[in-house]
Amino acid sequence: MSVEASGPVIIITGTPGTGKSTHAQRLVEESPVPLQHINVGDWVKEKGWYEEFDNEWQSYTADEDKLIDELEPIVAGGGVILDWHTCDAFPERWADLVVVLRCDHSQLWKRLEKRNYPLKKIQENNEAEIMQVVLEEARESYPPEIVVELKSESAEDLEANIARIVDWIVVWKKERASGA
Ligand SMILES: Nc1ncnc2c1ncn2[C@@H]1O[C@H](COP(=O)(O)OP(=O)(O)O)[C@@H](O)[C@H]1O
Repeated sequence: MSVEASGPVIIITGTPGTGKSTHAQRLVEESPVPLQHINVGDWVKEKGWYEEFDNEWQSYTADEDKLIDELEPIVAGGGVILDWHTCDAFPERWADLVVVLRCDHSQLWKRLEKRNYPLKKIQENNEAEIMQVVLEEARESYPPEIVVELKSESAEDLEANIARIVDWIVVWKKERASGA
């Protein structure tokens, strides 16, 4: 992002149910710089940035061109967390940090069951987590030094992850202040 940005752009990604929104909400509360949490899936639905509703998968197919155009000016200002189950649609230049959350598949299955997802959608997501689809996608889309894989299976994991990301933001802020 530009040197004028007030805060970093952090992408939090991972299979649905791995804990993206939970992490993003905590970061908004604990970050030393103001961060706006953008739940991209919710925005797609609420703002109509989709091509269709896929009945089979019970999900909206995002209009990615529209999504990128609409998010561009917001992201340009910095200080945002982009929370989405995919990350390869975003331009590489947007991201300062890409966090990929991971979760054991049997635990993930239970989390998705609680959401009353159709069985097929639970199976598909579970398989994607086992095959580390989102992690591979992140590694293919961004430089390795900004992609971090974090386990999100317990409250301890959550605390450790938040502390680690906050530490990273502190360093980001110092580097910006010194013009590094
Ligand atoms: N590290 C964690 N340990 C235990 N439960 C978690 C953890 N992260 C998320 N959860 C739980 O898993 C469910 C899905 O989390 P959520 O943040 O909505 O996932 P996502 O945004 O990736 O779909 C929620 O019930 C949340 O409380």
